[in-house]
Amino acid sequence: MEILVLLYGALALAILKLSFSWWISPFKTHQKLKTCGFGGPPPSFPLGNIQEIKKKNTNTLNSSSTLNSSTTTTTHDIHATVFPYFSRWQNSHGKVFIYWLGTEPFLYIAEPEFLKKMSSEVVAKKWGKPNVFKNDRKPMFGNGLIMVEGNEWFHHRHVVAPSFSPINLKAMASMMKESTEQMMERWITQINSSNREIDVEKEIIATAGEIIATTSFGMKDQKAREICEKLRELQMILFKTTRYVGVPFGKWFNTKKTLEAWKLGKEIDKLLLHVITNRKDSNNKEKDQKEDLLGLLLEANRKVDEKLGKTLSTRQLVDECKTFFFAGHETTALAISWTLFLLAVHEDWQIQLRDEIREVVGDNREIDTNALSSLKKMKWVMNEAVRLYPPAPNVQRQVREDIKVDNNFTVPSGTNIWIDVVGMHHDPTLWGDDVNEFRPERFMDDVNGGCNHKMGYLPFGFGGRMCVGRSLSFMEYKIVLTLLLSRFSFKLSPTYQHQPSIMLSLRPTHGIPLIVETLI
Ligand code: HEM
Repeated sequence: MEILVLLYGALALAILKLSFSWWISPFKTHQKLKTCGFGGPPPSFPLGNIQEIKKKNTNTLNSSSTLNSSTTTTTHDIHATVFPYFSRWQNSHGKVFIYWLGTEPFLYIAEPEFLKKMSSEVVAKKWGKPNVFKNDRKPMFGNGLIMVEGNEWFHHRHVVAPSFSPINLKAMASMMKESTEQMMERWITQINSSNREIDVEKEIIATAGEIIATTSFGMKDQKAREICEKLRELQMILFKTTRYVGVPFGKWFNTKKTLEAWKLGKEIDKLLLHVITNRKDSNNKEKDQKEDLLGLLLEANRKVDEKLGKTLSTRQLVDECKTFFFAGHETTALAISWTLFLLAVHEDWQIQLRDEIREVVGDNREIDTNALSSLKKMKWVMNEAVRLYPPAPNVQRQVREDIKVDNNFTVPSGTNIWIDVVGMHHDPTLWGDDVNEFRPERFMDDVNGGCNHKMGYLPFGFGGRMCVGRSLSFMEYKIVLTLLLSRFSFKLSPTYQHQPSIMLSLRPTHGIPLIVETLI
């Protein structure tokens, strides 16, 4: 009898707890947001607005033939293609509204002035990351820098950031050059066998994976390859399968994939643990630090230990290494791949960049990293490429303390925030009528590309949580592009289909097949 009472009691408690987190708490947040005047598409329980989000996208962009012609003005207009639901909801609810992922309400923001007013009230360590994503992406990022919060975030950032200083990054230039040259050798062999069509996205993602494995863990051996392959497999499982994030018991709708993701996460942790422990042992013995990110991280961690009496544990270092891989390789690879696509369509810019490279770098086979900063036009092109095709298409936050906006209303603690970077980068009210044209010169005299609001251009996020690896990606971008443009010319292949889509990052659904020729 007593056991039955205990069982019923436990059951009642569990039901109470679940109703609180799935219903009462989100409902209260929603009510508070509604009283502030925010509208949004009506949700249904328990899916929220997921059904509309999952509706098949019928919006296809222009074909390659149109892209090759002079009428390129509308072809980069991708918002309604990659986020059709946000585009529809914007039409009926404006640029700030509420939508639901399962039982989790999100405040959607594509209005930079609202974002500025809201974020000016919050210091970086007071921002959270949506719990629903932290749980879902745990096998991928663990408690690495992207996901940690509060004082713990401050501590991680303090240890990690110095590893990305330009002086430390210089040592990595040769690793980047070596991997790129190997890729170029493969291309030359392929071109010589009369096959000039190369899917540059596939190739560059693989090379960037190798670069990040070498620059992060200093490994070019079988172990590095194994880690990269497992990490990529994990990404496929998490972002290519139909999933119900935010829906109660959603992860069990596809039990097989959930278990596979957990298993892969554990295997990657084990491999990285082995690498880190070995490195720590060899550092103790040899006193020679390697100049890769792990070496720098271990060194910084030791220094912080002396200064603050606090270090990152080996477990935390594993999560940081995983974070570097995921946050670092695909984003940079996509920035390069989308650039090659844009240069293939806008050949005049290909010529301009090649001229600039000749002027700045000359025939020097050893790239001088100091000279890279003189590649001004290349920087405009990169800025424009990540404006039109931002590899990180959104930025997310969770409010950890009530935020007063304009002394007018309050965004309550617990609110999930979804910032639509693609939406803002393609908004004519911010950029003017030429918003969807490729015009790198808009960045000539203005780091914000002439955007009429400084928070309308956010390829690397904003505030204290802005991307820690951006200097690394600028360097990699310039090295890879310099090598490629010095050796090859690029044209769009007739097989190219313009269909950007979201798979965590903004990717070309059908790759980027280009016709590649060697330059004489
Ligand atoms: C073109 C390349 C890249 C793009 C577009 C990009 C974009 C972003 C964005 C949008 C954020 C979120 C910022 C925010 O929440 O405000 C971010 C954060 C981050 N990125 Fe990058 N990233 C790139 C390259 C890299 C590289 C190469 C690394 C490291 C190897 C890296 C590591 C990180 C980390 C660790 C964070 C979390 C920072 C924090 O929360 O303190 N990223 N990145």
